[in-house]
Amino acid sequence: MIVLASKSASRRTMLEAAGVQFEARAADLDERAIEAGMAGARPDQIALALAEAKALAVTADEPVLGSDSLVVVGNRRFDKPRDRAEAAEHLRQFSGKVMQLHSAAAIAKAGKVVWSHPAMAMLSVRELSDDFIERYLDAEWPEVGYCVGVFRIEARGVQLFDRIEGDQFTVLGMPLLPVLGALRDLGELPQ
Ligand SMILES: Nc1nc2c(ncn2[C@H]2C[C@H](O)[C@@H](COP(=O)(O)OP(=O)(O)OP(=O)(O)O)O2)c(=O)[nH]1
Repeated sequence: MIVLASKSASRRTMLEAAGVQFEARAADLDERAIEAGMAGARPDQIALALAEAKALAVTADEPVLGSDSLVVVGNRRFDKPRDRAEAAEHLRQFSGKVMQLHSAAAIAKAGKVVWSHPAMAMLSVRELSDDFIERYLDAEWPEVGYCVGVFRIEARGVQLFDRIEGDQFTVLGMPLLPVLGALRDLGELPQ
């Protein structure tokens, strides 16, 4: 049994589908404060630091898994949109550009990080018309307000892209394949 330090439905779904026994407990931490202390850090370093902070934020006897995803488009970091209007604005900014989606994971045991892994996917956003953006948000808001990049790839988010390079789980919010390898190494999953 492990603890998933996350409120993320996508991360829970991934672990459930993979057959990992876990208990989910949200990590109570100020992500913005951690980031503020990392001026000049690369996006993969920020995602890794946040994943590690989440894994350390939950006290448990079992191994604690934390994960974080962030999106960079055109050298600008985009947080989750606060409302539908901001979601539309983000999508207009993404139109025709390449999105870097960084998803990192970390595992802590007895209050120490014992494993961590950064991963990145590159998603080419096609030219999005204003009409498409409105129809897309009619169908996908407010659900996509909880997702970095304003999309759920398993739903209509797939219509945003004409090319995706990278592992599907990294896109969904956590590099599951390396996580499963780490859990096997820790004896939490059968070899
Ligand atoms: N369903 C779905 N969710 C996605 C997709 N891409 C990203 N996400 C979600 C996974 C995470 O819940 C969220 C990334 O935001 P964060 O890394 O800040 O995690 P979140 O605040 O949701 O939960 P946590 O910090 O782990 O408690 O976006 C996708 O394609 N489909």
